[in-house]
Amino acid sequence: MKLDATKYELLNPSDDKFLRDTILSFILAGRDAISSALTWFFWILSVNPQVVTKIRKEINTTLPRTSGQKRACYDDDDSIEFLNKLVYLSGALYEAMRLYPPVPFERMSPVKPDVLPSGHKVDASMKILIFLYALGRMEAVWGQDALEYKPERWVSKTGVLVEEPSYKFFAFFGGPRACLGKHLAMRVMKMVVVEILQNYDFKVVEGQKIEPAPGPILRMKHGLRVKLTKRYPLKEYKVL
Ligand code: HEM
Repeated sequence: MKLDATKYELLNPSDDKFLRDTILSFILAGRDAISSALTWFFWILSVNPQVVTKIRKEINTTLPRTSGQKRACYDDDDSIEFLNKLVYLSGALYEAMRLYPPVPFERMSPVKPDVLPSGHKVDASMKILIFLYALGRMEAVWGQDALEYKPERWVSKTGVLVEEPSYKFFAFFGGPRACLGKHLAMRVMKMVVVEILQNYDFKVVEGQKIEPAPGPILRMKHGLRVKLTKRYPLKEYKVL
C-alpha cells in the first residue's frame, strides 16, 4: 500500500501508536459496519423479492453478461464506472442503512455551552446521544412512508442518485468527523451484491428470529442463515 505520510509527519508523533490506531480503526470500521449493513440488506431483499429483480435488471442492462464472459476484477476504471452506474442498487443500500444503520447511535459533547436548534440548552459537560436508528424512521424527516423500504426514494425523476444531506441520512455521520470510508464502503458493498446476485439465488432459512442486538454496531442478534444456490452451471464461468 502506498501511504502519503506528509501530514502524518506534521503531527510529530513520538511513536507509531497514532498510525497503528488509525489503521486499526480503518480495519474495524470497514469490517464490522460493512458486515452489519450487508446482513440487514440481504434480509430486507429476502422479504422484498421485487427489489432483487430490479437490481438484477439494472446490473444486466449496465453490464450484460454472456456465456463465458470474463468476470470483473474490480481493479480497473471500467469496473469502477460500472459500479458508479448502479444507481438503483446504491439507493437500495442507502435505504437499508436508513432503516438499519450499522452504527445505530452516536455520542457527542458540545465544546462550550450552546443552544440546540430544538431550543434545548446544553452545557459543555453534557453528553448528547443521537439515535440514528430512530432518525431514519421519523415521519417528520422521511415522510409518512418512513417505515417502508423504498429504494425508489433515492432515485430522482431523471434517474440520478438522490444524495440526501449527511445530517438527514446520518448512517455515515456528518460534519468534520463523518465517515472517511463512505465511498469505499459503497463500492465494496456493491461489488459483493453484484457478485452474489449475479451468481446465486439465495433463500433465508425459515424459522429464524430476526432481531437487532443492542450495541455500538447494529448486529443481527442470532446472525442470518441463508441457503445459496448457483444460478448457472459452473462451466459457464471463466474464473480469473
Ligand atoms: C457501511 C459501512 C460504514 C458505515 C455505515 C460507517 C459509518 C461511520 C460512522 C457513523 C462514523 C462516525 C463514528 C463516530 O464518530 O463515532 C464513521 C467514522 C469513520 N469511518 Fe466509517 N462507516 C463504514 C465503513 C467504513 C470503511 C469501509 C472505512 C475505511 C476503510 C471507514 C472509516 C472510518 C473512519 C476512519 C472513521 C473516523 C473518522 C473520524 O473520526 O475522523 N468506515 N463511520
